[in-house]
Amino acid sequence: MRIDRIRMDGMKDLAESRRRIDEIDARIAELYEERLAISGDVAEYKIANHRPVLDKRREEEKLTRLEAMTDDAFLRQGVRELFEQIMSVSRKKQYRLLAEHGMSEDLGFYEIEDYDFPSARVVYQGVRGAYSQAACKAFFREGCASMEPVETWRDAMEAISNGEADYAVLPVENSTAGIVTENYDLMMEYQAVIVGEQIIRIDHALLGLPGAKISDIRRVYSHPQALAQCEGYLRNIHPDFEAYSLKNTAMAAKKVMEDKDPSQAAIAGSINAQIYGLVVLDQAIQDIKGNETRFIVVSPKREYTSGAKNVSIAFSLPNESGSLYRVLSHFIFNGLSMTRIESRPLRGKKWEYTFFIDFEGNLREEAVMNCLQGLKEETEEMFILGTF
Ligand SMILES: O=C(O)C(=O)C[C@]1(C(=O)O)C=C[C@@H](O)C=C1
Repeated sequence: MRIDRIRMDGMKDLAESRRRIDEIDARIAELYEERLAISGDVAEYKIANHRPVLDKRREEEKLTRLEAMTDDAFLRQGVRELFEQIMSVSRKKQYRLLAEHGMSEDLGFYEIEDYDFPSARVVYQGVRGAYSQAACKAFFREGCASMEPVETWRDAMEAISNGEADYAVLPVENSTAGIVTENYDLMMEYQAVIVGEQIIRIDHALLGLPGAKISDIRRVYSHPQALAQCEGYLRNIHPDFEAYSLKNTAMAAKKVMEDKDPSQAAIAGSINAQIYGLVVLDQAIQDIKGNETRFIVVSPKREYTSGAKNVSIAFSLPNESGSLYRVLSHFIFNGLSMTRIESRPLRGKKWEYTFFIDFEGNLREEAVMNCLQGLKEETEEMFILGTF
């Protein structure tokens, strides 16, 4: 009986507390609306006087002043967080007003009807038969003017930046091994623009000379990465094979063809069988099935088409608590869906990073413009890597 009464009292208290909270919230909402309207006036002033939206000093002064209004450590932290949020939304409103006045920063990209792929000169790293060539063929399936191999990824970037080629195709991520860090770094160095991407299934095959049987094989050649991806197959099914590393998988196929020794085999994509006159002795021998690599197609031109559905950006942030959290709020606030986030150490700056983010959208969309405007002002440096 007593316990019941206590609970009843408690319930009464809860209802009363909630009524009071509702009252306070209504006042906060009203004041918030009033505050946001004044923020609009500030934006008008800033637009007229070409002042940036973000004023870090003003925000920090305000937060310090508000914190000083209480001695309670918990309250101080709460007040800081609350007003950080209030000012963050205030900035987002100002970015919108800027865009409405056509004052958003020029992103330096121009829209074109379509890419002229049929007359494109394309380069990829490796030799004929490399997975990069398979990616080129899949992406430019309607055809292109030329498709030439170059020795290194840097050579591919050089070729597009000095005008020898129009597009370079580079691997950026493997579903088993993760990102190809070097190509992220090259993207930043050359400021190349992504115009498309192509995912290629990486199935390794065991290739031998025509007439050779698996039981003849003693030596296998391949790229170390491919040998590693087939490590279980080699260890468990063919423990008697001796494995040798070469510079790439297509080169391994070429060697087997040239040496004409039926005890040699290559581990490479099955496309190499046709290219080098070999036969497929065994298919999909990698340990992890469904192994895929994502390639990007890059150009030196800052173009995009109206059909683009993804935006790829990179930015750096100061090594400060909450800096990434604040930047990500622009995606959430503008209802944009992020599909990828990666980070790379910033060269020469210990513990500072460049972040790479892909999200769904097109540069013409208002939500995308508002988000990018915020990022441009609130990151140290922001680059649009492409929209495709
Ligand atoms: O005082 C300004 O300059 C404003 O734009 C207002 C405001 C705020 O909402 O308090 C918003 C953005 C600035 O970074 C600083 C403060």
